[in-house]
Amino acid sequence: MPRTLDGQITMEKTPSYFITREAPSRVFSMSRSTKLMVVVRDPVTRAVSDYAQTLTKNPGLPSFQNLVFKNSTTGLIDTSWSAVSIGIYAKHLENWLRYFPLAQFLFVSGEKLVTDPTGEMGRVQDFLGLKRVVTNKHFYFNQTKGFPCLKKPEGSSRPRCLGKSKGRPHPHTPAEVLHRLRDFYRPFNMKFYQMTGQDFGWD
Ligand SMILES: Nc1ncnc2c1ncn2[C@@H]1O[C@H](COP(=O)(O)OS(=O)(=O)O)[C@@H](OP(=O)(O)O)[C@H]1O
Repeated sequence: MPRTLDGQITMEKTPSYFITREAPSRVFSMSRSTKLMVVVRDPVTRAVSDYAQTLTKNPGLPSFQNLVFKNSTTGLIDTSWSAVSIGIYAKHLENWLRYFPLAQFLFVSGEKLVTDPTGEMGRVQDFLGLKRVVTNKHFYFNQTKGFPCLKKPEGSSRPRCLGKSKGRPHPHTPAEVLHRLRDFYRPFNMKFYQMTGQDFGWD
């Protein structure tokens, strides 16, 4: 980590921290007053997105429905598959709450980042104690990409969207498979809403 000078904020982004067992104690020993931000999205969509990403690296992968069930007859979900286990947010948060109080967390809605980037970025700036410099005027909705993009990134006069790997099409997955997965996540989602005091509206 670089040295943080007065008036500066040091940020570090590692998605796997949230799901890594030993991460909270390590972060705690480095800085117990750090602010923690977690971007979460519907775990069902997240699992399919995760699978879509792996598929680009390994096109011979079995289908989503082949991987998601431990037993497809009983509909038992394979929680040892990382695409499934990462979305059990309540379990991961429990591990972090052993070290950090809830007040040190901001949970960012992945869905709202797409539908209302200004609002969600407003929450981020407030949480970090920053002036709301990123506002409505920084975003536009790019119809081709199907996502919000930056009108004018810093140091450039041209608009910029996130890369091709962000917002890629998801493979078709049978509705009953998604339905079963949704049932699986429901109690964990409820627990997560209760723990965070935030309803993400995933049901
Ligand atoms: N503005 C904008 N542009 C493009 N994509 C956006 C944007 N905001 C959020 N998203 C969502 O970000 C998802 C990919 O982010 P990840 O952090 O999961 O990507 S990665 O794992 O690091 O590749 C990606 O998920 P997929 O749609 O499943 O590809 C997007 O839904």
